[in-house]
Parts: sequence; C-alpha cells; structure tokens
Amino acid sequence: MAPHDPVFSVRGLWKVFGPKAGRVPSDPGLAALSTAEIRERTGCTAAVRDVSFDVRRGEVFVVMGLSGSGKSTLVRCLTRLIEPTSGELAMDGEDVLAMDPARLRELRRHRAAMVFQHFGLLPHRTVLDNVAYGLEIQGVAKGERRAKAREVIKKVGLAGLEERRPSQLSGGQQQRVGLARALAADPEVLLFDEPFSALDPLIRRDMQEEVARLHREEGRTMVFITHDLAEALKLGDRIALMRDGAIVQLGTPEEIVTRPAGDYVRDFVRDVPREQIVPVSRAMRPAIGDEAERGTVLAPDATVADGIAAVARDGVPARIEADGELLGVVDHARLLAVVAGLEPGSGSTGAAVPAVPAARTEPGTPAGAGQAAATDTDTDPVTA
Ligand SMILES: Nc1ncnc2c1ncn2[C@@H]1O[C@H](COP(=O)(O)OP(=O)(O)OP(=O)(O)O)[C@@H](O)[C@H]1O
Repeated sequence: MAPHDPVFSVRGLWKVFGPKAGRVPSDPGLAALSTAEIRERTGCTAAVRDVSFDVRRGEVFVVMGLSGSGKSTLVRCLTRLIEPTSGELAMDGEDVLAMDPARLRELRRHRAAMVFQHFGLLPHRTVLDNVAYGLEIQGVAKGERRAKAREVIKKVGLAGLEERRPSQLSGGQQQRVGLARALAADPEVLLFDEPFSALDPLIRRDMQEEVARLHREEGRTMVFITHDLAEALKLGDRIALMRDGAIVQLGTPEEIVTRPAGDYVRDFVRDVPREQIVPVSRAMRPAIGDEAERGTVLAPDATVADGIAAVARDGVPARIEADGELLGVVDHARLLAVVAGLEPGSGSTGAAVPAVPAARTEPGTPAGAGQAAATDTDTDPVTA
C-alpha cells in the first residue's frame, strides 16, 4: 500500500432507513428531494446522502455536525456496523461492501477499532483485563495479551491502576480504559464516536490533549465524530461538516474558518477566533532593514495568536523561519488584518497561501511552503 493511498475511500454513499430504502438513491427524482420531502413521500430517513471523501493515511479526519446530521451513521457505515444502502466503500483499496462476515470481523477487530462514548467496560474485570479483552477475543495468549495491555495502559496514562475495577475510576479514566482497549489491538485506524461528550469540560480537554499527543507520537489514522466545533478545530487535520446527511464542506480548519462554503458554514464558524486557527504565515511580508535580525522567531504554522503575543511582547515584527531559513516577518498591522478577516487570499478557494508569496526574502524557498499548517498537528491552535 503506497503511503499516499487513502485508508478509506468513500464514493456516492447513501444510508436510507425505512421501507424499500434502496429506491431513494436509485430514483433521481427522489434522490434530488430534501430529507424532509423524502420522509414525507416515502416514510424513509435519508441519514447519509451521496457522500464522497477519502480518509488519508495518518490524518485526523473529523466528522462534525449538529445532532441528527448523520455523523454516527456515516462512520458506522465505514465498517458496516450499519449496512450502507448504496455507493462504494474501500479500505486500503479493498472493497468493504464485498467482504464476507469473517473478513468484516477481521476488519473491525484488527484494522478499524471503534472507541465509543459509552465504552462498555466489563464491570467485574480489572482495568488490565478490560484492556486485554479485545486481544482475548482475538485469541492472543494470556501472557502476551497482558504484556501488551500493560504497555498501552501506560501509554494512556493509567499506569498503577491496572488492578482497579471500572467503578473505582473517574469518567475520564474510564474513557482512557476504553481508548487503551481499542489501542491494544493496534488497529490501523481508530474511529471515535463522540468519545468525550459525556465528560466534564476539564477532563474533556485532558482527553483531547491525550488524543492529540497519541496522534503526534504514533501517527495513527483517526476518524473522530463530534458535534463540538472547538473540538473539531482542535483535533482535525481535516473536517467534514455535515448537514442533513450531506457533507456541506470538507477542508482544513483554516479553510473552513476563513473560506466557509456558503451561509450555513459561515454561521457555524462565525464566533471562532480566527487568530487561533489561521497560521501566522498568512500575515507574512518581506523583511525590511534590520527586521531580518530582530524579533521572535516563529514557525510558519504557528498561529496568528502566537504572532500577536510575540509582537506585543517585543514591540518589533516577529520573524517566520522554516529550517533556519527566513521566510518573512509579521507586523502588527498584518496580524490585525487577519483577525479582521482582511488578509489577502481570504476570499480565494485554493489551499492556504502565504500573504505575500512573491516576496520571500530567500529566492530559493519553494512555493507553497506556507501550506504546512494544513496538515500539521503539532500546534495546538486553541490553547496557543
Ligand atoms: N436505526 C435507525 N432507524 C431510523 N432512523 C435512524 C436510525 N438511526 C439513525 N436514524 C436517523 O438518521 C439521522 C442521522 O442520525 P445519526 O445518529 O447518524 O446522526 P448524528 O449526527 O450522529 O446525531 P447525534 O449527534 O445526535 O448522535 C437522524 O434523523 C436519525 O433519526
């Protein structure tokens, strides 16, 4: 499998609940109707409507939308926990819809493990045995599964609690056990179904950081459902925003916030502080005079908020460098322009581009170096 091949590839996927569901996607007249009209005409609910996307290897792919928009149905379709009504679905190039029950079981156990909101821990088993459980049903020998379980328990920060029972743990700790159980099987993809929505805000933030850290350390592909925009922006490399079963926009957090596709998305992201999402490279201009020698050095994917902090602290423009090479500087006027939504490129539809692409101080810098933020998860735009 080439590294750039998608993990999941989804084309024209529909999930319709109700009587004779198959006629909805196959009848162009019905398929074109709104979800409410389809329900009225057929008694069916079109939970997922003609959805197409790829989940790229190593990314955190967030599925976001309001309650009832189809997030859970879509993600359950990926491993056929819910059977799609029509469309195409492949994992690592293999047709998931053609898999027999044994192959599907294998897919769910080894290749795409789900972490649920209600994690279904076994109350009479210890943390260690709960984590080892997934390996037990895979037939892994006892010594081996306990060793593996200890390793992942440590990884999710529960070392020392191996012999406790779930009732002796906090909600956040229980969620970590659920996460450890999914990780123990070492799946290629982790699928998270609103795993943190029942947790209180501080524990939730801890868990988000835990997931971000795990992703940084392991680079495992993750698909993460949430109805919480801040969570989506914090964790997602890319976000699919769903409405009434359809994806209304698929893009990086920056694209969604700075170039919303239509009024619905614009409304959705209206209150997001742009400075915490937009990379500082957006505000860049060439260095003038001694600016190349002064000021805080920032990476191109640091946030505009980082830039504002640096410029406010130093009283001089901050320098943007990548691999020790000066790309440009940011001053207070340009940073404020980004906050105000006035920066160049904000109305365009392409990928993120630096504000002054033609004016790099180093002529050899490759075009598009400012795009690093589109896939970089090292920064934490919300807490920065
Ligand atoms: N088994 C089912 N039978 C009929 N309709 C269903 C079924 N499961 C889900 N639906 C409907 O499909 C639509 C999408 O539901 P889904 O649970 O996927 O949304 P969601 O975005 O995950 O919502 P939430 O955030 O509340 O979990 C809703 O209208 C829901 O009522």
